[in-house]
Parts: sequence; C-alpha cells; structure tokens
Amino acid sequence: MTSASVEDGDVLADTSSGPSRPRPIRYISPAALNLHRVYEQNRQRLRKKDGAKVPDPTAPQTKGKPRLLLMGQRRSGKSSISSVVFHKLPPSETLFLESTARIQKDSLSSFMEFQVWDFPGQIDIFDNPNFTFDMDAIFGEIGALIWVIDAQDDYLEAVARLNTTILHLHRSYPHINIEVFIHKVDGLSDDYRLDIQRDVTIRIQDELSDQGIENAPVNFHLTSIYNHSIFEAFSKVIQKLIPRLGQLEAMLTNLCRTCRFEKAYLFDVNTKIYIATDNTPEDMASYEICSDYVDVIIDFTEVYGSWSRSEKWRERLEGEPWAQPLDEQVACEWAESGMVLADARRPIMLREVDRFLALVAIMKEGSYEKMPQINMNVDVVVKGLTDFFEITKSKEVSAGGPPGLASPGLS
Ligand SMILES: Nc1nc2c(ncn2[C@@H]2O[C@H](COP(=O)(O)OP(=O)(O)OP(=O)(O)O)[C@@H](O)[C@H]2O)c(=O)[nH]1
Repeated sequence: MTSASVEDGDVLADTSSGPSRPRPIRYISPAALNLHRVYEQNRQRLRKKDGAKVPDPTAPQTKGKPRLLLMGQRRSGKSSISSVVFHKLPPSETLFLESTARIQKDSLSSFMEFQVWDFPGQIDIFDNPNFTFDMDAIFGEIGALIWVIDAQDDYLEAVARLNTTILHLHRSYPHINIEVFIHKVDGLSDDYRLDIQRDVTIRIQDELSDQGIENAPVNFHLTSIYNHSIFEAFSKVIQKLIPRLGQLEAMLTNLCRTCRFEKAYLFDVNTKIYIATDNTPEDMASYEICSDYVDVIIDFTEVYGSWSRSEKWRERLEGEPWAQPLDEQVACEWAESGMVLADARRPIMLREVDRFLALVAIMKEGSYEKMPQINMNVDVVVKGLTDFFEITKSKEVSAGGPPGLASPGLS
C-alpha cells in the first residue's frame, strides 16, 4: 500500500508518482490504530498457543451464525424464555404457549446475528431409537447450550438427562459452554433457590468427576421470566460470544472513572441484553433501572418516532445544523436522553451507539452540573465503541458475507 500515516489529524495520503487523481482520504486516529494492533496481536497469540483447537473469532463461519440451543424437559419453560427475551411476549401470555413438537429455529438479527434453536422437551437426541440426529449439524457451530431445569418441579430426571448430555458432548465437543438455567424460581424463597442451585451443582459435578471429567465448562443461573433475571442470565451467555470483551469492559470502566458514573452498560436495545458493563460489582437494581429506562425510550420512540411528517417539517429537520436525511439521524451521535431518579437524585443518561446498541449509565448525585465534560467523554467512548465493532467485524461481514462466530458486526 502506498500510504503513510501522520500524527493527529492523520491522513493516509497517496505518495505514488504519476498523474494525481483524487483519492478518498481516510482519517485513522492513533487510538484506532492502537486498537487494531492490539487486536491483531491477541489473535496471533491465541493462534500460536492453541493451534487449530481454538476457533479464530474473526474467521468467517461459512455455514451459519452462532447458535444458542435451548434444551431441557417438557414444560420446563424453553419456548417461554425464547418468546419473552427475543420476541417481547408478555410473561403472562406464555401460559397459552403450545408444547413444541419439532425443533424451532429462530434467526435473530441484532448487533450480532445468531440463531436460537428451541428443542422439543420430549425428544432426547442422544437416546432416540426413532431418529438419528446429525450431531455435527446441531453442535458444530454452537455458541452455547442452555439447559433449562424447572425448579418448581421434581428435577432429578432433568439433572440425569443433563449429565448424559454433558458426557456425550464432552467427548466430541469439549469447548461447548453449557449454561444451566435453574428456571421458574419466582415464588421460591431466596434460601430455597440457593439450596436448589447447590443441590443441582453438586449432583452434576459429582457425576462428572465420577466419569473423570474435571472443570467442565458448566455455569449455573437462577432465572424466571417474571423478572429481570432471565435477561441478566442471557446477557452472561451472549457476552461469552463477544471477542475481546475485556476491551469493551475496559472502555466502560474508564468512562465510569473519568465521569464518576456509578455503573455503565452497553445494551442491545431490542432484547435488553447488556453486552458489556464496567468492572464494578454486579448490581441487579442498577441493571433493572437501566433496562426499564431502555423500555421507556423504546416506547416513546414507537409512539412519537414514527409519525408521518409533512414535507416542510422534514426539510427543517434535515437542514442545518444536522444536514442529514432523517433516517440516518435515528442512531446519530446527538441522540441522547437523560432522566433523574427522584429518590436519589442520580441522573441516568442514554446515548445511542448505533441502531442496535445504546450506552446507558447511572451518574452520581450532582453530575448534571458537569454535563459538558461528561458529554465530551461519552462522545469519545461512543466513537471508540463504533471503532471496536468495526475492527472486530469479520472480513466476510465487511464484504457483505455472513457474519462469523463471535463477530458482532454492526450494520
Ligand atoms: N412460574 C413460572 N412459570 C413459567 C416460567 N417460564 C415458563 N413458565 C410456564 O411454564 C409452562 C411451560 O412453558 P413452555 O415454554 O411451553 O415450556 P417448554 O419447555 O417450551 O415445553 P415443551 O415445548 O413441551 O418442551 C408455561 O405455562 C409457562 O407459562 C417462569 O419463569 N416462571
């Protein structure tokens, strides 16, 4: 490439001889260049360390998108989870869902593209005399296996089936993350929930260590569709699919430090899953309030954001100082909102990053006076987040091909 980079205000200029033709000028900030370098170094290091065993997170997955499998006993709540999280079905309406008869495949297009496969509870794919399943087609490109256990029912059979599944998978697909949702914990006391979690964990770990398997990648979550716990659990599952999550977290941690935020989340606005947060301890109450705030903004947008405007009105909105078509302004960097929590006087701010992602933060008391500085810092982080996703996007995505595993490309 015949180009050179220059410090700040840096331009990649054409230095070749010959008749000068106008060429597009690309501005690359030192921070973006640095991020690019770190990203490449990490990738090379991983490749050297684990050879062919570790999938290259940027490698295009030619066959499809990362997949979340929902498995478990009949009526354990798999379809309800998928409908509430990904289709915004009100939890009370899941009472009317019919039993799933065949594998339900859902393709979801969000900040990253992935699939959710809902398996019928009555089918045991490892012990089914009527069918033989193509295991590679099911588990080959899997992002995570989510095993749902009904905590309000007798769970011994569910745990036994889960053990058999882990043992089968461990042989051929040892890297699969197994996420156990101990589900329907609403209505159970806190102590009883923890007792169940302890009991299930011990039963699984004992069985696995009897079979000589130590440190299998199995994680446990207490969930219910009637509160935020199901979104919190899905957030943890999805975060494992994001390459260089640590860098996203570091950006949010720095933002919290410089702006004195209490907590910051990067939300996928459609699902209310948070894909990253800063490194302060987890706090369910903060997540709930930020997630409700995202809901309010979406409701507002649905009510006020889509009315038809007269030509004159549209021209005014598209004119100076924005000078942009209205459609492109929806996720523009000036779109922001703020709200003050009446009880603690702590403002919440929301800033759109792109049409799928929003940065939501809870500020400290008295932060309103410092809004100009805070806005400047937020601008920089939003720019950094946009660069992050642009750089970690797989080459195929940029070329219009299918996105690879853990390649959260934005469109
Ligand atoms: N109390 C409570 N009930 C739930 C919860 N999640 C799901 N349910 C109920 O559990 C019942 C079964 O839910 P489904 O989603 O149909 O279960 P499934 O696992 O898809 O069942 P199959 O399709 O037969 O495999 C429904 O009546 C839901 O309302 C929850 O978190 N708490």
